[in-house]
Amino acid sequence: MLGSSGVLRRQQFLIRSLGVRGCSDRNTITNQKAMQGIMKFTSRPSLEADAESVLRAITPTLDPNRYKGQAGKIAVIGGCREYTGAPYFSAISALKIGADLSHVFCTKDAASVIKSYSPELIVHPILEESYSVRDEDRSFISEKVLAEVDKWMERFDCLVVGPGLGRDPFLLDCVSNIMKHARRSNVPIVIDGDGLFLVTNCIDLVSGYPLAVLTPNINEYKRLVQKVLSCEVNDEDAPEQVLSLAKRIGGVTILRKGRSDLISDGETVGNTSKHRRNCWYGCLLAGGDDISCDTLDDCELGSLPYQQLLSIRCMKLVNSVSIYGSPRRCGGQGDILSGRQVLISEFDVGVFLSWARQKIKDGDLSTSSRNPALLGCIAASALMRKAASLAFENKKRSTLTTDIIECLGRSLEDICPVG
Ligand SMILES: NC(=O)C1=CN([C@@H]2O[C@H](COP(=O)(O)OP(=O)(O)OC[C@H]3O[C@@H](n4cnc5c(N)ncnc54)[C@H](OP(=O)(O)O)[C@@H]3O)[C@@H](O)[C@H]2O)[C@@H](O)CC1
Ligand SMILES: Nc1ncnc2c1ncn2[C@@H]1O[C@H](COP(=O)(O)OP(=O)(O)OP(=O)(O)O)[C@@H](O)[C@H]1O
Ligand SMILES: [Mg+2]
Repeated sequence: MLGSSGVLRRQQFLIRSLGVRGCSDRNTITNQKAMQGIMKFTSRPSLEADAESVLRAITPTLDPNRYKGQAGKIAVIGGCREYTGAPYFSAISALKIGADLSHVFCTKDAASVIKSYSPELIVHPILEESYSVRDEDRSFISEKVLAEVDKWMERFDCLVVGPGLGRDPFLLDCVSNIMKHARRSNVPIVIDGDGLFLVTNCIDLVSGYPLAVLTPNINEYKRLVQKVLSCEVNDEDAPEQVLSLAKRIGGVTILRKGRSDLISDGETVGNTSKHRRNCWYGCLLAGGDDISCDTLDDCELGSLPYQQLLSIRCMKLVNSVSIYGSPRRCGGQGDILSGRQVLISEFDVGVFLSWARQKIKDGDLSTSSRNPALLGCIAASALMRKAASLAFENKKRSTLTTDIIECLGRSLEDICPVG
């Protein structure tokens, strides 16, 4: 907890800073707001993202002039002998929230099973595991796998790598090559499940790539922290640790799944633009209300003592999503997410990320963050949790991932109605 005398000293310092400059009525009002804002902020720093607004901002309208593909073409790289559910959850969730086309690249064994779950998915049986490849054929097969994915690569708005991928070394080697190609083509990549196993052991695959999103669960997060930060998971300073991890990997976005989902792209006050810093402090000082940048410039808020604010452990640039979800922890919920980003479990993140990217390109997005990966994570997390809560309301202890998937459409409709 914050030492109250230190906090008070800082509050007084900030108010004095404003008071010296404040002479117009407008500034007096701003100062009162500032006081309220600081009180609110220092007593209960809130990281909670306004996730529903983000969802509304990035979800495209259903426009009759659009053609197939414009609402998103997603590919899931995953599915092997053991796991056929995870890639299916991820890929079908993308379609259920509004993507137009959903592909799955998996092993031959998994392909017919995944196709039998749904005729909506386009399934490519191209991956191979070591047991089915002779040593002398490895380099030829590896090139063939890459060529098969590569001919589609430019068409995809996002790749979701890892749901049900397994850990076969030859297969993971082929997937590394696919990721390198995706990166060269600037295709966003959401990494989940065994994709995180791969990346944790080869962090260069994503480091410095701002279009990479990692969606670790509790085990995956632990392995990442140990490998990248060389320490143990620290739950007391969880936001700071997520931020450090994202920063250390070089600006990737991390969605740490858990009781509250924590999301960061590693951005701190120090490396944001002056414009964004001003917006951020404006919101802070106004207790969460929005203040236009013109007003901020008038008040010279740009010269406020940032370090003072940082020293009260302001972690506003880490977002949390704590919307009530479900107490059921059945397997597969993470896969939904990754698809939506990829279902913040895996699929939903992918779709929302590509929608946010399109809106930013069109100059049609009015959120404080311009990072599509971050926005995609917030949206996917919120939708996943809302759908899980709805499914649990109906099915209670027997809630399964397929029930949650059935609630995705209604949950999105509640927040973002079609017409
Ligand atoms: N219906 C489906 O098809 C579903 C499929 N799913 C898919 O399953 C895959 C793993 O995802 P998960 O969430 O179980 O991984 P996670 O929490 O790290 O591990 C839990 C424990 O298991 C162990 N372990 C795992 N793999 C291992 C291996 N190859 N060999 C040995 N140990 C292994 C692991 O041990 P550790 O690695 O910590 O030593 C830990 O103790 C992933 O592809 C996911 O998408 C899920 O999405 C659920 C629905
Ligand atoms: N304790 C919790 N309370 C509420 N929601 C949670 C909790 N833990 C995780 N979730 C939510 O459940 C979803 C899946 O997270 P989880 O940690 O189960 O992923 P996962 O282990 O990767 O799942 P999967 O079985 O698909 O691999 C996320 O959207 C997350 O927000
Ligand atoms: Mg998972």
